[in-house]
Amino acid sequence: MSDFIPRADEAKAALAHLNTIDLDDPETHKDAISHCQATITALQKPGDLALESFTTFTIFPCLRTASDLRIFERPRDGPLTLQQLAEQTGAETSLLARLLRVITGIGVIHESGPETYTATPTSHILGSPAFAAGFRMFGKIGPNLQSFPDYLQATKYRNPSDSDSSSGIFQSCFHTDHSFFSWLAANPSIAHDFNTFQTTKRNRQHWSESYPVWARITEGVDTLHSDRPLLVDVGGSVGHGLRAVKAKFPHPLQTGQLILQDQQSVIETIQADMRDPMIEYIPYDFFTPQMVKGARVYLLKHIIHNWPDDKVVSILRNVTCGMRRGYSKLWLFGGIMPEWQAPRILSRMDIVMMVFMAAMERTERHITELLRRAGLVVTGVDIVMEGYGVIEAMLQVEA
Ligand SMILES: C[S@@+](CC[C@H](N)C(=O)[O-])C[C@H]1O[C@@H](n2cnc3c(N)ncnc32)[C@H](O)[C@@H]1O
Repeated sequence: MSDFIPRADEAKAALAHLNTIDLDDPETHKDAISHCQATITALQKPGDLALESFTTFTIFPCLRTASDLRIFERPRDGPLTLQQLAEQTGAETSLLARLLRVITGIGVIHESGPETYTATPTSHILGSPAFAAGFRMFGKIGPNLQSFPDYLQATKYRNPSDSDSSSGIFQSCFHTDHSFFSWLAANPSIAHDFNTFQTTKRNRQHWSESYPVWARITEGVDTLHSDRPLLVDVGGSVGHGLRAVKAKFPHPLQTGQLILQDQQSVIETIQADMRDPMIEYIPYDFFTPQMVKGARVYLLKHIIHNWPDDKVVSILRNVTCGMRRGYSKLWLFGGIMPEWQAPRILSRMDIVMMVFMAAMERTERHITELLRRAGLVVTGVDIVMEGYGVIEAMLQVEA
């Protein structure tokens, strides 16, 4: 006889609470999910949950194989049978069935009948070229990434904070003397996939859809100087993000008002047909003082989570070299780790940052402290999607 005793009271309480939540309200969406998850956890047999957690390592390789076979794209025009998928991919039916059991089990593709598969909104996203690049990239580097427990054991479980030395976490896991970004530059096909993966938009929405870009630029200033840069996207990759932000400006700008900066090796990959004539593309190392002076906004999107604290302070201090006191703003877009109940995506990305760059996702309190060390003060915080937002800062007023 099973010794399983469901935590029925907990499940009932979570369900009762769920009934009080307006499922159409985006504000309470997170609450609804957490109560659904609490219900499942309370009802699931503890041993089953233990084994299920343990076997999560099988999920990514199945997804990656499905991506290689372009399975996410195929049921776009209607359900496909196992036989049809086998004919389209050239894979053996018995193998496909095994992979698809794992994939339908996490809800990415819907099993609409025996051996029949229907697309879902998530499979459409995973079938995009940007995610295909992400699967290729993480497929190549995943095994190294997974070797971090050995490093943590060897370093007596210290929080990694060294992104450069030959004994750092990345260097140990990847058997290299390079730091992550120089390793990437030395591996152009992985770098290409990395840059392509950066163009993914969470839920197909660019962050600037939920952030009042123009209002935040214009508020608190009488005149915007048209002879000064308006926005500098520091570490802006191939410029996909800046082009999306540009669409938020109500009137055409002058050449030189929008600037994209990234490493020389990244700027060089931007082909002529990918360049926007209104954007200036400048190779720049953010460990050197900012050379574009007096812009209204310096945007650092998904940058600081790539670096340990001291490096972040150095990047921020370099931005301040360009900032004009009382006029320039710094926008840090990225994860803002809540003090409790962290979203799963953010806590998992935090581990990726730890291995790649001895870096981390940080709380607002932690980021505020790093800004303070660089002579900046927080002037606004906007959460634009669960776990992610913009922290705005300006130069501290001189005493
Ligand atoms: C995680 S990506 C973020 C890209 C982009 N901001 C976005 O959100 O899609 C980090 C970026 O920092 C750039 N980067 C790394 N080291 C840099 C450096 N020393 N100077 C300038 N850019 C750098 C990388 O090339 C990459 O484009």
